[in-house]
Amino acid sequence: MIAAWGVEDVRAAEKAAMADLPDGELMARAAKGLAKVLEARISDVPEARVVGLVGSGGNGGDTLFALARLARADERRELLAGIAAVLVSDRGAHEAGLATAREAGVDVVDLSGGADDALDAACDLVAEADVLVDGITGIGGSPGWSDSVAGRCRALFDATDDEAYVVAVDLPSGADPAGLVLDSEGVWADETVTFGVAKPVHLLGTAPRCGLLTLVDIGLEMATAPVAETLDHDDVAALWPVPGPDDDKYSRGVLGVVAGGESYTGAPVLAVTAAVAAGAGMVRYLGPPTPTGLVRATVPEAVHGTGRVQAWTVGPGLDASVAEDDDADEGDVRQVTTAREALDSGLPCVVDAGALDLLDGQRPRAGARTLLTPHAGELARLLSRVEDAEITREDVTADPVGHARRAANALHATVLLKGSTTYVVPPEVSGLPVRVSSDAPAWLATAGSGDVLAGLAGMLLAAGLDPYDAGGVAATVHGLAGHEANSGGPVRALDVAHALPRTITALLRHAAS
Ligand SMILES: NC(=O)C1=CN([C@@H]2O[C@H](COP(=O)(O)OP(=O)(O)OC[C@H]3O[C@@H](n4cnc5c(N)ncnc54)[C@H](O)[C@@H]3O)[C@@H](O)[C@H]2O)[C@@H](O)CC1
Ligand SMILES: Nc1ncnc2c1ncn2[C@@H]1O[C@H](COP(=O)(O)OP(=O)(O)O)[C@@H](O)[C@H]1O
Ligand SMILES: [K+]
Repeated sequence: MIAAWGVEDVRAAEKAAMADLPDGELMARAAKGLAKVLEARISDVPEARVVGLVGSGGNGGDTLFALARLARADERRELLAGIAAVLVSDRGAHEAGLATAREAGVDVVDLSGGADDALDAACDLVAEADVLVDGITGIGGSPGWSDSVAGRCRALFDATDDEAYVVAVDLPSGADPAGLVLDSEGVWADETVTFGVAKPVHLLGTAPRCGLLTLVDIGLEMATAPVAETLDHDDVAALWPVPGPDDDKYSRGVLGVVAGGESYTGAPVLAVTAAVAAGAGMVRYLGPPTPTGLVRATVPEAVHGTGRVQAWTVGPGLDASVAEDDDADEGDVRQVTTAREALDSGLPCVVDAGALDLLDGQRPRAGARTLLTPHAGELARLLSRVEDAEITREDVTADPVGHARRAANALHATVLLKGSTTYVVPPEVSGLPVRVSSDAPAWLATAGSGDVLAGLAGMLLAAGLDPYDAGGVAATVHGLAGHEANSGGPVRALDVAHALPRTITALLRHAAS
């Protein structure tokens, strides 16, 4: 599990640690860890050139102390061709860090005051750099470049060689430390070396700009709960419902699927296939004749018609608008009624696609376990209805966690918001961290892959997981199955469903070894 704490909590933990440590010890630990990573990254680069971009705060301090360590370590070996620091801020740089770097022989170019020749010299340096260390802002930074440094920073990053390895100190400068503002100008790093614990910027929608995440232990003890977390393979394996000798198909969980209609016939096949492939005790399909015929033909393990179920997946390929259409097919209209009955039941429910259009608020039975699985457009539509306001898809993508949280609070449900980063957001009152998966291949952006996810998540609810765990596990396993189906190339949704058994077996074997 990688967990991330908010900036205020990190600062409080740093303060508590500093109270028991000599002055400067925490920054010394950070700089030592950073220097070790830098040494490892340049170990096979002959005559490497390392350039640090240094802001006015603690982030620049870390960078200066780390460059000083590198310079001192190289005094005898003389393997490096140059170590330089570019001070980008008009407010100077961390005093002790700068003095230490100068003493150790680090070349310093100071851009404060804005002289053009200094900027030209700095651009020449970064153009030659094999490793660029981004120490402009850390957790004290606001998203984007502040006006006073924007021109310099743009010029420096424009001059950077594409081949240079960019190491961000604590976080990529310009990225929102809270991970909420996604489109701010700033650094995209190959690697981010962070200190103590991860911060939201490393896990939320800003994660792609952090590159590889490396954590340096500086001895922080966190007294609060994390705000975000990413499940690793062992976490998923530990949560996966593995049957025991006393289990039968009913105790493993019967999933009811209300999906599709006379026009949308593929979604039920995909959702039912996924639930069966993921190991449901039994899957019961409810639907009109054409999709029923297709499910019978393609998934012989499924049963049909009403009967016992322990959880529902409702909505893939469901067209809720037929209820208002006098010319609609009778079977399709009945399917909407069946979907409403599932939503009105007190049973755990994955509410996907068309079934989201049937919700205006909380499900009628208080306490019914509910996992909503919208993409950004569906969440915008749902929230617009629930809040009686105009909320667009763009609003949701600009602040995915905030919007998912509002829906979770209003509907007393966990919201799994789909996209290149998938967020599982429980209602605020739970106090649980947002779960984030961002490792899925972009090839999963293909019609029907959401239907597979809905079947998979429903199977987990039927097996007894709560919506929060079912959502987190389903999102991670879905992404892994996307890789497993065809690593590095196109995948069709049905192949993702068929890859589930192999994916789950690999997870369980890895955890057992
Ligand atoms: N406090 C501590 O005990 C420790 C702090 N550490 C380092 O210190 C960092 C935090 O230091 P600070 O609180 O000084 O803050 P930062 O170093 O993150 O940055 C603050 C400075 O950047 C400038 N700034 C803010 N937003 C900007 C923007 N958008 N564009 C350009 N400049 C901007 C501000 O003028 C301010 O002076 C951490 O991220 C970490 O790297 C580590 O050494 C670990 C220990
Ligand atoms: N760029 C992307 N990278 C990784 N996964 C993605 C990306 N875009 C979408 N996905 C995933 O693909 C699935 C698409 O689901 P959805 O939009 O409901 O499609 P459909 O309704 O056609 O099945 C979701 O699980 C989503 O998280
Ligand atoms: K940084």
